[in-house]
Amino acid sequence: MNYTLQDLGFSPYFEDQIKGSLLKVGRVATATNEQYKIFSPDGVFHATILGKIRYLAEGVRDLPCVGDWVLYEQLGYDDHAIIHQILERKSLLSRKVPGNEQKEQIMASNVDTVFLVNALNSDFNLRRMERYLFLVYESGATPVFVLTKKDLCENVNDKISSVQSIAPGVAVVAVDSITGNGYEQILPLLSTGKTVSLLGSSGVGKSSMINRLFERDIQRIKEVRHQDDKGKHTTTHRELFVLGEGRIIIDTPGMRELQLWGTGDTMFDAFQDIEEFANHCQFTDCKHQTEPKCAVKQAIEDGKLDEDRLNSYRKLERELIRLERKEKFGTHRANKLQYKDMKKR
Ligand SMILES: Nc1nc2c(ncn2[C@@H]2O[C@H](COP(=O)(O)OP(=O)(O)OP(=O)(O)O)[C@@H](O)[C@H]2O)c(=O)[nH]1
Ligand SMILES: [Zn+2]
Repeated sequence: MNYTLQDLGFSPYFEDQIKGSLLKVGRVATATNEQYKIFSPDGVFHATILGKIRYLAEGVRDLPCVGDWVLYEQLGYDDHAIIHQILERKSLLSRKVPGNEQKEQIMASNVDTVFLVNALNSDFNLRRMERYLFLVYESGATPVFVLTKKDLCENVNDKISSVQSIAPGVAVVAVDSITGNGYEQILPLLSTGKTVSLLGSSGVGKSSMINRLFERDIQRIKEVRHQDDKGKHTTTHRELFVLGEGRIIIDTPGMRELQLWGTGDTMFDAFQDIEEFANHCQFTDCKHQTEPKCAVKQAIEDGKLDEDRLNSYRKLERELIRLERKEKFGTHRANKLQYKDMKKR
């Protein structure tokens, strides 16, 4: 199967980086144990990386991941290739590996829009949504909340408002994947040349959404899904799908828990309301605990801010501080600043 670079989501941002190179350019569709599948206008290649890249890699960020644009060399005439360079990323979605280890796990790169999928049933949880939202802000991608199972909820508008209150300026869409109700609001978000990724806990309805959105192309997606012991189809690894007309989707396995990774540079985006109240505290380093004239505590008293939200903010801050102790602060921060600059462009 041959795709054009446009089918794969190529853009001037990447084009500028390959000027003068004699190597070929392609996009990483899967990445497992340092074996990569690359899509390019010349076909599908199975690749490994140049020893130098692996040798110089200081962490997972320095290795290719799903969504990356890479420069590669075809080996002989078959479908084997070797990756020489990872092009600078436009965005990078990552989290902490589950468990106690302070290690980063990359989910996908060069994602334009992340659908944060949450179900409108008893599983509805604003605190979890805050965490997902923070992760998207840190990545440099644009978040969109998709609330699924609309048909199972009696107060959809209240739920939408509550999500809007924790995510000012973020699009919130409610859908019913059984009938397709609400999808007219999602389709315009899937524009040409845009890479979309779906994030959400297992069972929230990501597969059903993909089925709805890409009915024609779904067979290919189903093939990489495996049945778990309950006979249910589940996604087992990350994969990039090219759905034609420049639509690309990166499917990720459902997550049991979301542990954060990041520098906190985007805390302002994710908790704009708290940060704005905090600007009015008497002390610039106010911890909003026992300090006098604390505007944040005042906002809680006045009912303008939810105390749970402040607790969530604190918890997140603590997690990030814990990470930073282990992290090589300099390089990580420098990378993040680079993504931040990207966002402004
Ligand atoms: N009533 C209703 N049920 C839904 C809706 N969307 C999904 N479901 C059901 O919810 C269950 C889980 O949906 P999936 O699409 O498999 O969830 P998933 O997020 O892909 O789960 P993983 O593959 O484990 O990550 C299925 O039984 C779906 O039929 C919806 O909008 N309304
Ligand atoms: Zn304060």
